[in-house]
Amino acid sequence: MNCTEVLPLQGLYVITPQRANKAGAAGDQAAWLARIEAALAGGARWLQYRDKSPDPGQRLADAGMLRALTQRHGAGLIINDDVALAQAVGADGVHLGQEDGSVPEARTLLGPAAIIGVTCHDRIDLALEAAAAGASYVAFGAFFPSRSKPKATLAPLNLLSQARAELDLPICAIGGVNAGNAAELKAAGADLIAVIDAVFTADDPRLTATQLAAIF
Ligand SMILES: Cc1ncc(COP(=O)(O)OP(=O)(O)O)c(N)n1
Ligand SMILES: Cc1nc(C(=O)O)sc1CCOP(=O)(O)O
Ligand SMILES: [Mg+2]
Repeated sequence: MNCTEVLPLQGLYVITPQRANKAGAAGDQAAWLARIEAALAGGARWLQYRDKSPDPGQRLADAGMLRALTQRHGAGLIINDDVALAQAVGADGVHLGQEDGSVPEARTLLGPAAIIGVTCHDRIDLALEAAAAGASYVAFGAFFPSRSKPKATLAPLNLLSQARAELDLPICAIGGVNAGNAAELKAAGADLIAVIDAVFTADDPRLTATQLAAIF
């Protein structure tokens, strides 16, 4: 199943947390998958597979499992950084940072219906450029200090309203997003909130995902 035709770019977008054991021991992988499944069961509409490990076999296996999991939950799957992996597992799309390759090249490989997201940090000019290149959504952040990416550039909240006024694309807010601050991001213009820590370090990822999803 490919979700891009039917699933709006809106709501809770969870990004996979790092696994406890990068070697991918079976127990760690099962626990990791269980937490991701809980987030999907709680109402996350989009999942991004983000893994910086250099092991292509592990990445292919992970992404394949997440493809099956997202299909079971009616959620979309986006692959971070890696267009070839997105193609290999039939993901719904890819997320590209400013150094991760070009939108037109990704579009050529993945096709017209693919979701291509682009990181724009705190810069509206990058978002306008991404839109002109054919991006499907733009991501701004970090709106709050992030434990997952402590060195991320901080972005002001009013960037979201500016982007809403200047762009005709779904807008994703990322960085330190939690159940206490997500409503202000939505009110400022975010369509999607991308979250790692608040969901995956929660005692109950499903409950936290439910709370975040309810804001949208
Ligand atoms: C939804 C979303 N927004 C921003 C990012 C960050 O992408 P990038 O700048 O390429 O950094 P890495 O995630 O690759 O470390 C993202 N992944 N997802
Ligand atoms: C992957 C990523 N990119 C960011 C950016 O600002 O571009 S912030 C970030 C980490 C988001 O995780 P958390 O919800 O734990 O803060
Ligand atoms: Mg990247």
